Amino acid sequence: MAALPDTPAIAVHGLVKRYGAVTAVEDLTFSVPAGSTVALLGGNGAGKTTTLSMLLGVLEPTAGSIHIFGKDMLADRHAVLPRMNFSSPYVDLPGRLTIRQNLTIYAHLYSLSDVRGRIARLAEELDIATLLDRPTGRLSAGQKTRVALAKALLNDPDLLILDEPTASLDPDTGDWIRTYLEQYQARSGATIFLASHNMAEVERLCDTVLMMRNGVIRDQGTPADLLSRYGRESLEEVFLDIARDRRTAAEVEA
Ligand SMILES: Nc1ncnc2c1ncn2[C@@H]1O[C@H](COP(=O)(O)OP(=O)(O)OP(=O)(O)O)[C@@H](O)[C@H]1O
Repeated sequence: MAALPDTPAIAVHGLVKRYGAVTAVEDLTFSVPAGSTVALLGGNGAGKTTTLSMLLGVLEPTAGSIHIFGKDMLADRHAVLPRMNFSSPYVDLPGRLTIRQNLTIYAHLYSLSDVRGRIARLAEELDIATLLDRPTGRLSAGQKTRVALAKALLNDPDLLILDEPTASLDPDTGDWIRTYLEQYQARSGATIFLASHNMAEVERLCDTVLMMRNGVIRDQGTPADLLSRYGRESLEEVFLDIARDRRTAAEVEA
């Protein structure tokens, strides 16, 4: 049965992940409306990658539930995986294969028709057409990011999960990727859920920000809400307030 129009893209309830004695994620509850762009922010070790890995079904939660477009990810992930994709600078595609070979393998995994046409269109859009026959292991960071994004968009996902989409990119390439993502979201209506350390990126792209610390969501809201709640001019200052456990402007006045 198709999901209802107001079914959230992601609904997480009471999510916990423990690695032995380490609690990486503790009782997370949040939801991401379909068609929105939402950021998960937090310092190193806050639990972002662990959360993304559970959303993608590659890491089993210790407790809690995850629904993607209304489907139970833990019980029925094969029903939703075809509608999702992800990109991370920390997950490399096989380096000895050419970009074309890698993209072709992934296109077949998603049972796409017209694989050549799809790869050609994405290669054009992402400016990697001249690189397609190069080994994937011999690319610059910017080229690698564009290739990873092409892989992530092969199946035209309704939910795109991005781990630090512009990590280690120069400002010009980072801006190119952000513009591409903005335009992609506007034309496809896809939901984008991203983890980032780049506050300017989050202010520009995201409708809502989830601020995570020590495995817990400490605060959330639109970038404008958070700025006003903490009485700050930039999201970076809000991030530092939350990372250092400072109080909101209202709490300071009380
Ligand atoms: N496989 C693992 N075994 C044990 N502990 C782990 C494992 N993976 C992550 N952790 C721990 O879980 C916590 C959250 O880690 P996670 O990688 O999710 O954080 P993060 O927010 O993505 O950090 P960063 O911004 O540095 O990538 C950390 O304390 C980390 O040391």
